[in-house]
Amino acid sequence: MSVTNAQGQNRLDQRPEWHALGKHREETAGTHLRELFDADPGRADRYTLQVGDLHLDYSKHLVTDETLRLLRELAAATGVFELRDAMFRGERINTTEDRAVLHTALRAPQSATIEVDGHNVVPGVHAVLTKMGVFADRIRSGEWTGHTGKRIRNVVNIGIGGSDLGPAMAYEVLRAYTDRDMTVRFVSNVDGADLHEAVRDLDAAETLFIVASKTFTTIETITNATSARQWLLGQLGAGEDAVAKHFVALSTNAEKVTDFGIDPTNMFEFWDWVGGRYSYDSAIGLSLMLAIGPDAFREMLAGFHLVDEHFRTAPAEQNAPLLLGLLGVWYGGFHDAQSHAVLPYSHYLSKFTAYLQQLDMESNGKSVDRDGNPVNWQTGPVVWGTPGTNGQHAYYQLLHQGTKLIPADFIGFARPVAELGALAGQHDLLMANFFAQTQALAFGKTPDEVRAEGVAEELVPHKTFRGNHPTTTILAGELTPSVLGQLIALYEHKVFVQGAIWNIDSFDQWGVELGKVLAKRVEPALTEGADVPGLDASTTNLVAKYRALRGR
Ligand SMILES: O=P(O)(O)OC[C@H]1O[C@](O)(CO)[C@@H](O)[C@@H]1O
Repeated sequence: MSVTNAQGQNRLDQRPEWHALGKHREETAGTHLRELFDADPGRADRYTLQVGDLHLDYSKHLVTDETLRLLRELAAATGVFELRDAMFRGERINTTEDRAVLHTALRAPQSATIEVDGHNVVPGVHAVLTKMGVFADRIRSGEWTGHTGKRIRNVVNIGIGGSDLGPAMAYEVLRAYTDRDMTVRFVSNVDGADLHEAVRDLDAAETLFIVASKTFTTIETITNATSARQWLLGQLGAGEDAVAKHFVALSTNAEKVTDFGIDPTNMFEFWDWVGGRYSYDSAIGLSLMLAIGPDAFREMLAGFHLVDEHFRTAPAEQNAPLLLGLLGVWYGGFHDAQSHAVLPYSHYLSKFTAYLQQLDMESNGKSVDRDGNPVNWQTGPVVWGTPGTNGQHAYYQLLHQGTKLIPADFIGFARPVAELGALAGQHDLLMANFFAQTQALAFGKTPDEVRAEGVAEELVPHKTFRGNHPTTTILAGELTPSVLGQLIALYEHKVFVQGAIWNIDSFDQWGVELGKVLAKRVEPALTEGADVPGLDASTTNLVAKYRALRGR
C-alpha cells in the first residue's frame, strides 16, 4: 500500500531516518543473536539500564549499536522529546478531544506547579488524595458504618475499562499489602452474572459500592450500579436514604453522579485531562487505597513519579521508556511483528497484561495519523500474555518453534513477597524458568547440538530451536507498591513514545464508539422484536435465532 498526502516529507515512511532503518534492516537480515553475543563480549554489560528498582536487560534484542543509534535519530526527527515536554507542560496534545494529557500530574509532589489553561492543577490533585485518605482511614478503622451501624467489610468497585482494569490489576499485584479482613471485588461486565457472583455471599449491611466512571454515562457501569442499588435496598429492606452510607462515586461528572442519587460529598473527583486508561492513580484507585491504605498508595505514586522524572530528564541513550518504545517500532516497522507478549513471572501479576492491553491497544490501535491521513506503517501491536510458568505449558511452543516473531517482556523479582513463608522455597524454581526461557528463546539449539545428543536424524528438525527470538528482561528486588508504580509508568511512557513516532493520537478512543451505538439500536430488536432499519441480513438472522431460542 502506498499513500501520499499533504504531509509530504513529514510522513514517517518518507523520512530519511525511516529509510535508513529499512536499509539497515536489509543489511543485518539473517544476523543471529548468537553471532551478536560472540562478536561483542561487552554486549550483556552494555545493554542494560537501571531505573529506580527496575533492572532492564535488552541485550537479547535483534539490535546493534547502529540500530539503536538510527532508532534514536528517528525519535529525534519525529519530535518525541518535544511532544513529551508538551505533555508534561499540560498542553492539549490530545488534539481530537482537545484535551491536555496530564496523568503525570496525579503523582507530582505537592510543591510542583503544572498548569492547564493557566490554572495549577496540583493542589486539586492533593486535595482529592487527602479526601481519599481520610475516607480510607474511616472505612479501615470501622469509624464509617453502613446504614444499620455495621462496619464496612466488603468493597465492590463497579466500573469498566480504565475504571476497572487498573484498580483490579493493582489489587491483585499488591495482595500481600492488603487488609486481609476486607473483601474487595470488581464488577465490570454488563452480564448480570458478574454482579451476581460478586455479591451473592456478601452481607449488604457491610458492603460499600464504589461506582467508578469518568463520564458516569457508561451503560455497563450505570446498569450494574442501578442493579447494585436495588440489591442493597432489597437486602436491607431500607429506603433511598441507605444509599448515602453504601455508595460513593469516582467521576469527573458531578451532575450525573447527583442524578444517580449519590451525594456529591461522597464523590471523589478527577479531571478530563486524565484519560480513562491512565486513571488508576487518580480517584479511580479508591478501592485499591481502601485495600492497601493511604501510605502504600502514596508509595505507589512515588514509584510512578520516579519513572516520570526519568522519562522527562534521562538522556536518550539511557531513557528506558524511550528504548522500549523504539524496540517496538523496530519490530513492528521492520520485522513485521504483529504482537507483543508480556510474560510476568509472578502470580500477583496475573492481571497485569490485561491491564496493559487497554493501555497499549486502546492508545495505539489507530490507523490514521494526527491529521486524519491513513498511516502506511504498523501501529500498536496485539498485546497478550499470562504469568509464567503457566504459559510455558500452553503457548510457549509457538514462541520457540512457530513461524512468528513475537518480542516478549519477561518480568521477574529476586525475592518472593514476605508472607509466603515456607512456600518462598519455590521461588528459585520459578526464577530458574524465568532465566531459562529467555536464554532458550535467544540462543535456541542448533541441529548439531541436537545431533550431538544422539537424536535420530529424522527427529533433528523437530528438536531444533531456531532461537533469535527477542526479549527484554525486567528484574526487580521485590514487588512493592513503588515497584508497581515504576512498572506502570514505564509502560505508559513506552506507549507514548510509540504513538509519537507513529504520529497518532494515543489519547483518544473513537474506535469504541460504533459498537456502543449499534448495541443501543439492536437491543429493542432483541427485547421487543422491533425493526432495526438498515440491519444487515446476517445480523437480522442472528437476532431472529436469538429470539427463537429465548422463546420470544
Ligand atoms: O470511566 P468511564 O467513563 O465509565 O469509561 C470506561 C471506559 O470506557 C472507554 O471509554 C471505552 O469504551 C474507556 O476508554 C474507558 O476507560
